[in-house]
Amino acid sequence: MAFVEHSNAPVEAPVALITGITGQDGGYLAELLLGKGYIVHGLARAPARLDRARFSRFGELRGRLHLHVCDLRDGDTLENVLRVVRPNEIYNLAAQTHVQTSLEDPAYTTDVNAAGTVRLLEILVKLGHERHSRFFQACSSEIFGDARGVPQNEKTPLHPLNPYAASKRAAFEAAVHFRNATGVFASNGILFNHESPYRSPSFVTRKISLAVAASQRGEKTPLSLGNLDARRDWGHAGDYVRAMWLMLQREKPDDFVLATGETHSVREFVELAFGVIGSRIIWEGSGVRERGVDAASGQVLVEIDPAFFRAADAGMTLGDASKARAELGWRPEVGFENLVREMVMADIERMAAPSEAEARVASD
Ligand SMILES: Nc1nc2c(ncn2[C@@H]2O[C@H](COP(=O)(O)OP(=O)(O)O[C@H]3O[C@H](CO)[C@@H](O)[C@H](O)[C@@H]3O)[C@@H](O)[C@H]2O)c(=O)[nH]1
Repeated sequence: MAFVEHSNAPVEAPVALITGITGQDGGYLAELLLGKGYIVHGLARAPARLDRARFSRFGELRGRLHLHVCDLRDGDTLENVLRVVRPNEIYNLAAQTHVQTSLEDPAYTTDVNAAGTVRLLEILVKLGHERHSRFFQACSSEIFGDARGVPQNEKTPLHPLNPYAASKRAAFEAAVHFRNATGVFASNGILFNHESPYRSPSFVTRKISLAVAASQRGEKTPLSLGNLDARRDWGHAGDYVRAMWLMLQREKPDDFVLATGETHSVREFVELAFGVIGSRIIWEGSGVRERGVDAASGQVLVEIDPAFFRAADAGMTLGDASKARAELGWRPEVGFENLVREMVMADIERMAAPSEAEARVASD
């Protein structure tokens, strides 16, 4: 692949295909690749949702960003797109990403996440692109199950606890199989939770940042949450897409854990997030009667709703990304406190300028 990062006249712009381009990671990755001079093709189920304003710093884009309507369950369309686009790099980010939804609809989750990955890899081989296209598969720390205090790395046994995790395990193993059996350059990123102001509100971090911003504007309805003591290794999505790109620039394909190496509870996230607007939380009661109360006013800011507890959930995740640090030279740049602050401040800004807010909200 001819690629010169700072050249005025790249010989030939590299071409990337991102599945799930309208999601949080798809947006960050498209931004990164466009900034590096790539031509970017994106697959989306509903391309109108792509936030083009986000790419405004690339001027007119001059034909460098292309969208295709395509579901990972639609093999014919996938094949047509791959045949025409002939990407140098494929980033498979499209997925049914919600653990709770996977418990309600395991077949759909498996079809998109597991069979969708196999479909893409099979087409790649069928088209004879295995020497031309490098393949990144977005896997998840969910494949490990509960960390139980022990950092999880590439050698950790897989122990998926829910259909989402099982589907990501299957996708992981499909990438390894195609790499070994067909010689495709296929690499798995085992991604721990990664958040940003573009996170969908159905995930706990964005749910919290939105509630804090609403509270700052006078909203009195308490934020309802499930397990406050669940712990996650939370990083910033911008850092994680950088690692995805680095993985495809290596000489050989391989699998990497991407994580911060820190774990924090939902409770800590809540406390820090309300702290951004100057509220200090005092916890009262226990179990489903526990409440988070504003220390100054006595107003109830957080309550527990058993509906948000999950039947099968990893109580804790904690990643060990030392291999990525050693071999990719990657380390996350945004720490936990700055992540929380950025998310809360972004939602405060959006609520102050709602029209812009609508344009900038992405979902995955
Ligand atoms: N969503 C949600 N989660 C809650 C809530 N209250 C507590 N939680 C807890 O907060 C934790 C994080 O939940 P999510 O933000 O929904 O993320 P996740 O299940 O950890 O999954 C995310 O990270 C994985 C690893 O990177 C991803 O693979 C997955 O797609 C998703 O992005 C879980 O333990 C969940 O039980 C709530 O009201 N809503």
